Amino acid sequence: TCITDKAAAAADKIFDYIIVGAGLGGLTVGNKLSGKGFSVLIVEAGPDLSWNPEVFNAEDRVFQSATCNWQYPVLANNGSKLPSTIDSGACIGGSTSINGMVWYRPTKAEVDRLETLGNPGWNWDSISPHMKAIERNHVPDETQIAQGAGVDPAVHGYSGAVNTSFPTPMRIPKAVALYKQALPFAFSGLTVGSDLSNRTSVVSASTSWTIWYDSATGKNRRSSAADALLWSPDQQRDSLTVLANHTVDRILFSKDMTATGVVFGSKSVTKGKMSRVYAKKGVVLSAGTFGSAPILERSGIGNAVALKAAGVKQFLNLPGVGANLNDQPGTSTSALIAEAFRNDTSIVDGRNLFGPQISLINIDEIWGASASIYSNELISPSALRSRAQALVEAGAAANIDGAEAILNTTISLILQSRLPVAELLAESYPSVISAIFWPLMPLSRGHVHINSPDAFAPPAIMPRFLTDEFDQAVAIAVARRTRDLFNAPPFKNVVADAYLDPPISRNGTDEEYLAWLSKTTSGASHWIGTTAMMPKKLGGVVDERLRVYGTKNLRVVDAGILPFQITSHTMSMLYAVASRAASLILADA
Ligand SMILES: Cc1cc2nc3c(=O)[nH]c(=O)nc-3n(C[C@H](O)[C@H](O)[C@H](O)COP(=O)(O)OP(=O)(O)OC[C@H]3O[C@@H](n4cnc5c(N)ncnc54)[C@H](O)[C@@H]3O)c2cc1C
Repeated sequence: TCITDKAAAAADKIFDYIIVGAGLGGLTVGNKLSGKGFSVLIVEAGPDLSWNPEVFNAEDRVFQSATCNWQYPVLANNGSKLPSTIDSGACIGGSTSINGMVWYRPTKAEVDRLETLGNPGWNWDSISPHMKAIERNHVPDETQIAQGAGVDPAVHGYSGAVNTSFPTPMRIPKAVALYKQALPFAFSGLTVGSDLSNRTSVVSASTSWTIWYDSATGKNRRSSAADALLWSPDQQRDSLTVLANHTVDRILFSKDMTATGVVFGSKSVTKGKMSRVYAKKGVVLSAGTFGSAPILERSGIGNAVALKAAGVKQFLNLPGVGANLNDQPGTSTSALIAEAFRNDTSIVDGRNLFGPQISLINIDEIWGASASIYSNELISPSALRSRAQALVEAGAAANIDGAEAILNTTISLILQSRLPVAELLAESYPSVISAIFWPLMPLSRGHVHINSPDAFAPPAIMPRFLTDEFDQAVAIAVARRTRDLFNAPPFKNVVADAYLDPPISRNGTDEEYLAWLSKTTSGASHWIGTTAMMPKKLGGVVDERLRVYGTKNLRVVDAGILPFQITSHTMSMLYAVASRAASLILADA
């Protein structure tokens, strides 16, 4: 494998395949295609940080660091710039180089819904073998199990490239044990199980992380897509070139809209001078939810209004490009630890692994018998229509039928499959214990579009978090319950103030919670949807073989193709999606 930042390695050359973006999707596809002997070029906007411990050591991760991070600007619903930015991986490995490393699986019900939405062949039976094949789970030892590591051998793979395990040594603080005991006080009926990858019966448990213990350094290493599929000595390829530090501007097409190559350049290496490189068999966009839609738009593919506003001539009308942006809107509440226990690391955590215990909560566990109030509203046809209309009017859906189809998918997962609507993670720090949470299957949607034809300018991202009243109701209810959780008997001696943050009293109103949520909410970093895989008439951007409608030899393989949110963190699903995509590409080759 050649990893370089010299444009000459690619400029004016011809490869079988060009892949844009060396993140989760791009590296998975690149690894598989080059493994079959095809010549593959991956063009990555960011650098190779294989030397940087912040990227390769799991516990050297710096939360919201600027290293390997696009820090995309983000817009409020009125179009004004928010003070916060969006984290997204900007180096080889993409977001897997900076993410929280939490690994567990989605449910069969939701994966099967990909097929019922109009994508033949995308169901649990076709996806789960890929999920298993990519994973190399290290079964926890007795000490790790004693510390809370979950073990269910049936729900992992053991011979793949991506390592999943628990840290060595494992040291889960006691606050997490208390949190487990307190959960049923806040969410009646919520049971604590062993391994959250078992989604048939477990709703609250520990999860594995994408890490492996490196005995040579004595550190837990991050098993990013780069670590697993690119840098690893047993994954070297004769026919794979990765060009780092170069941004892809747009796709080159022949007259019949066959993708023939890409235009790329670098601000730092070539001072913005652009070059061309050609593909015999195809171009694959894997630039992520915020990267692939803008490349399509700069190539003249997308919604007429967005392209006109950015000053780009339209070649292909695909109104779904950049619409349907979705992430889970996250925030946290905190309780103050009693003075006697502050900085006691047996109680609270000084470590940097995210979410040692994760709970997934459905509408019954949140609202009990009152859940029917919400279900009645969700199944009402007039409510569905007005939700869909609101999304179309906001530019968050291409058309009413598409918006209804996507909303209905999520609503039926919430009501019929009784899947969780909120995720809750316990985190403890020297002086506080926090409950981080987010509505898990939001109905709100936003959009991403380019502002200009400039390849180096950031896109305009408007998430429109919590614009749907159901998402608001979930967030408010869970926020209130997390405070009951810290006030529950198991925390009696350990917590001094269960209502530390937000500064809202025990009897705070919905309005107070909503005002607080609108100030503190940011994405859980599971961004999806802007190049959705769906029938074209519903506003889809790619078909069930991930080919961009109206083009030839052009595919998208990244998080953007997922049309609706899933109830696990994204990696397990996306590795399976990318691996299946590689099989489809190879079959077509
Ligand atoms: C902070 C954070 C925490 C997360 N935590 C978790 C977690 O704990 N568990 C989990 O399962 N998931 C987590 N995720 C989500 C998961 O990492 C992503 O969903 C996944 O990596 C997306 O894969 P992708 O291929 O779509 O994009 P990425 O992996 O982000 O790769 C896209 C790549 O394309 C490159 N690129 C973009 N534009 C261009 C261009 N024009 N030219 C060339 N290259 C370009 C980018 O630099 C990047 O390297 C987290 C994500 C983040 C950001």
